[in-house]
Amino acid sequence: MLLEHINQPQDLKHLTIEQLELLAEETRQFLVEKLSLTGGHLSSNLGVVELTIALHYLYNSPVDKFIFDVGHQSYVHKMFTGRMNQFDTLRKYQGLCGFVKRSESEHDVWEAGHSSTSLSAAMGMAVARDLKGEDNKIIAVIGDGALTGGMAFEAMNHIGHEKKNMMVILNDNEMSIAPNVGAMHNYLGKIRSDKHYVKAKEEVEYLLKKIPAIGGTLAKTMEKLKDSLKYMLVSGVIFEELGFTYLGPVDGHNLPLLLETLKQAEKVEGPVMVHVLTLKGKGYLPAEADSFAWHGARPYKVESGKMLKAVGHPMYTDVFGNTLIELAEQDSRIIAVTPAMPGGSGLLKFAAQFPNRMVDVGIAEQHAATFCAGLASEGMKPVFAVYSTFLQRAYDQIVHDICRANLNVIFAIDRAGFVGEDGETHHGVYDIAYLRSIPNMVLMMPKDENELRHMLKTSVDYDEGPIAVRYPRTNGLGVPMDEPLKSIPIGTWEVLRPGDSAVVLAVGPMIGIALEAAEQLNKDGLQLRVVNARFIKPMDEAMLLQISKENLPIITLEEGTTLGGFGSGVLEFYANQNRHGLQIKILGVPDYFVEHGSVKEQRQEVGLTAERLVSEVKALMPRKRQHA
Ligand SMILES: Cc1ncc(C[n+]2csc(CCOP(=O)(O)OP(=O)(O)O)c2C)c(N)n1
Ligand SMILES: CC(=O)[C@@H](O)[C@H](O)COP(=O)(O)O
Ligand SMILES: [Mg+2]
Repeated sequence: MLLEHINQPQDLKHLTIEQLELLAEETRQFLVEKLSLTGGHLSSNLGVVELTIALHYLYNSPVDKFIFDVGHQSYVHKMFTGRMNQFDTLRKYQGLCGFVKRSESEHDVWEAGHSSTSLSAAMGMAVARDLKGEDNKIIAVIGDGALTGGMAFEAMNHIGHEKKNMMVILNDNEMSIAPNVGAMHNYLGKIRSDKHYVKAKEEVEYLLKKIPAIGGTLAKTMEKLKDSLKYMLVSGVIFEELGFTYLGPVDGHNLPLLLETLKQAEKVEGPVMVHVLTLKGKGYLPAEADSFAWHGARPYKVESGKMLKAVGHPMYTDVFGNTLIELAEQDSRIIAVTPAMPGGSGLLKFAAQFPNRMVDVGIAEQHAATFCAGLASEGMKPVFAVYSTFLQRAYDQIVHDICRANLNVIFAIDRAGFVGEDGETHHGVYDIAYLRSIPNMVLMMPKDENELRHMLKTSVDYDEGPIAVRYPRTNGLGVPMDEPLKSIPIGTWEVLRPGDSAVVLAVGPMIGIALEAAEQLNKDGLQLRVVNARFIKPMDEAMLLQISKENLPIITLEEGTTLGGFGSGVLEFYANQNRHGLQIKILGVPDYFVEHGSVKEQRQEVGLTAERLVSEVKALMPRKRQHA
């Protein structure tokens, strides 16, 4: 096995082309076997095997900088940079991260998780390099999906203007997670598929090489022809017009060709874009056949390609998707909007039933938000289905375009709270803090999937401005579903368990923890009142006042940052009411980034557990008696 001898990039530099091709095969086998046990982003990585080999073969990481967009396709890079023996721990607690991570290796020069940042980062590094008088290579690898993100366009605008030496490798597999969308995608398709363009380009270039550029009418005509042909025939013209030299498209699985093209690219002065065509899932038939399903693979059987089935009650995501269909059947104003996550957001069935009322805008969260504002301004009811973490991208659009104008945009915020194996780049632990501070915003989180359905109904019935419902990346609780759907009065909480020893104000899945703690405390003769704080904003002020009159110790419990989150809101309320003598403890996610692992491990790490709650309640009790 060649792979056994690859510990660092220099170990593959002396290999022959045939050996490199063999290495590609072994690399694929390794990935398919290892990921069958851990799960992970299989299909994207199978697609970049030759490309990553070529990069490490030609260039000198970490002096030369490889910047992987999103970073979910960096597994091969990890294998060749000393981390092959850690793949059994991939995406596990304290194991190998599923994205590029600076603390893991000096070869990981740029961290991501969110898409479309690579070109800006590369440009920053290029400017820094030139100011420092260095001459290393800077190479960004961006997928066709990530290229739909606004940041990538902003960066191209800058790069094409400054014309720094740098390379952008466009890894075009025609897929985002779902099939890619948009005009740029269509344009790339034209370049890819139009053999006429490619052939004509080759022929014209051949002819032009034959004519000496030494003045005279013929030469001048040919120069003109060269320019006009560039517009008419030469593919890649958009990138060239933006200031890049465009090379490609080149088959990203043909190593000799790939190496040759990259060597050509190296000679180019200024920014160069190499358009590489790859197949997502390459080399593993189940993943080739359905790269969408194999984008984020669960563990599977290698031989059959059968993925471990998700078990348990329906996910909140599915309940959301099904309920939205019910609501959309009744209300033609409802339009679902997704920034490139139709599957992950549970909208596939909706799209099949209402193809004209489901819009995938690509990885374009900012645009999606303002697009929703436009829809709402014309009386529609847009439902912006988005992961909490990706909504961070659209903050100004939420403030400036939606909340300021008080438009009826519904936010369906999935992956709220810890997300597990994707880790710190993907947790949905900031949205409470960043949304509750915006005027006009209503923010809810259900205690179970049944309440989620009512919250969606509440959202559609609400005509007073923006309204958001957040829900976790977990199965529902398997509770019975009420019919018919009904609106929940805005700003009302409910007491789920009475008690007069202390009160816990819990949000969403934290209610389960609170109820468990209440059971345990009961054995010690303590009665913990458990409140479903289902409206994070506005809060149930009447209930808060009542609690303060009882002078009970209060604990707030949320799977979100404690800085500016729900608990902060409770403190603000009491401070404004001059209720200063209360004992209040805020439990949530502390002020640091929690790494990958299971949600259970993440909760354990930060103390979002029944045991912690029990001990916090007990710690508050003597002080309560003292106060009394
Ligand atoms: C801002 C943001 N929105 C959404 C995502 C979710 N996401 C992760 S990978 C991906 C598709 C990327 O497609 P592409 O860049 O073509 O890479 P491929 O998986 O095809 O190799 C998406 C939508 C993300 N990571 N970041
Ligand atoms: C890389 C990326 O951002 C996505 O692929 C993400 O991992 C999807 O997460 P879910 O599995 O929660 O849909
Ligand atoms: Mg792609």
